[in-house]
Amino acid sequence: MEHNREFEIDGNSNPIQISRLALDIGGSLIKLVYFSRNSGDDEDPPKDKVGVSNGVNGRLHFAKFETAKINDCLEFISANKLFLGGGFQHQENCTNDRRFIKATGGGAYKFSELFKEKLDISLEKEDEMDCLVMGANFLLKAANQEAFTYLNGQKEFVQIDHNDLYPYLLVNIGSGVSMIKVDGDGKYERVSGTSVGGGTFWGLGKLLTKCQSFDELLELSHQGNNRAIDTLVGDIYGGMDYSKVGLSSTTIASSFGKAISDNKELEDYKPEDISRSLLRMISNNIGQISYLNALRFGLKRIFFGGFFIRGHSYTMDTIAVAVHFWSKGEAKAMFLRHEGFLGALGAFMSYESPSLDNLVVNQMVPLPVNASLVTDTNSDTLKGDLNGTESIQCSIYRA
Ligand SMILES: Nc1ncnc2c1ncn2[C@@H]1O[C@H](COP(=O)(O)OP(=O)(O)O)[C@@H](O)[C@H]1O
Ligand SMILES: CC(C)(COP(=O)(O)O)[C@@H](O)C(=O)NCCC(=O)O
Repeated sequence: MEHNREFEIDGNSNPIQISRLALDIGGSLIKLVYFSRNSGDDEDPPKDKVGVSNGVNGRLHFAKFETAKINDCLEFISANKLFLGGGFQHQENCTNDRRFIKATGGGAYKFSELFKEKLDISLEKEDEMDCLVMGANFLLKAANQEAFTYLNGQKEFVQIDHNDLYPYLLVNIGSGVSMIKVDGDGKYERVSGTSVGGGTFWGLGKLLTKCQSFDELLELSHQGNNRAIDTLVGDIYGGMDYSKVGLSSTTIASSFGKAISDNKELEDYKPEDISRSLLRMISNNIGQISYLNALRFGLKRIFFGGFFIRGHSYTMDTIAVAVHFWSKGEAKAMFLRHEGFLGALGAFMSYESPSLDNLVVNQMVPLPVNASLVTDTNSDTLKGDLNGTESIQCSIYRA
């Protein structure tokens, strides 16, 4: 991570015009979404024959920082003047001498003073669940190729019928996990949650493997074999299935079960096996709880978001298999391409003027942003996944 340098965006040293920035400051990561108008666009949005504005073309940018490195995020915002609100709407974020940006997540409360002190910005707080739902609904309706299933290593995009989107279960796997039954725009109920989430994988994984980064831990899991540490049904049943209740010999009977029976110390286990068992245990558990909640409310579609997923094949496969297995194929696990940015997008949409009901995503073209952010070294993430340093072409139309 480079400090003390002017960040350049889109490889252009001229400052780009940012008209809107929103933040989601979570327990682990800070997510930023901001809009930049295309260079060469007029100051005022083009108008059609009857003088109605046709909108402004530009890009929605996505970036993320570790919450523990919030100072890097502040520097990024400051260096790129992301809060100025020039371009599309003059000074839209600067009212009555008060600069504000929309922010959601617990950090919007926790770091409110820090933003005021360091950047003289007030954080206008938006509710986290409102934002998650707003972001998810927007993406499912507006973005092409947003939701996909993942089974047997195959990713398949799902066509969303706008008239048949609700109800669905939104499972956001961040530091912790929230499960939200969504019935419409702004109509939802947080029906469950679990503290065994992304923070658990990263936290326990760090303690048990000494990995220094989340990506390293995820990378390790590729090479691991969970059988070295998990007790399988076959380990208990002398290599046989327990077929009477439908358990095959290869089903995990007890995650990390071998760690007690082997009389071994932590050092005797390979970090890659630990990482794999941990990832599987947590993903499986979330998949199962999600299914049970879907069952509670008769929901067939479950959308998974949050940065725990990271477009990682083993994670998605485990969750999808768990949902498929427990629901006997009745319920479907779907993943979102903008997985970790739902809350930040929701906060972005909550600016009142101009209405972002008219934000139109034109293309899903990832474009690298030359800013030094959280590094994404995980080679297993899906190609074309929006992992935090990309942007998409879109237009904002005035309401
Ligand atoms: N670079 C990273 N650093 C830390 N955690 C990461 C990283 N990438 C993915 N993660 C995972 O994502 C989780 C955070 O997901 P996120 O949706 O941003 O939630 P939160 O809002 O709680 O920060 C972490 O707990 C971890 O499991
Ligand atoms: C408290 C939270 C909403 C915060 O969101 P996060 O920063 O984890 O994305 C989330 O961590 C959560 O839902 N935890 C699970 C709490 C529970 O239902 O037991």
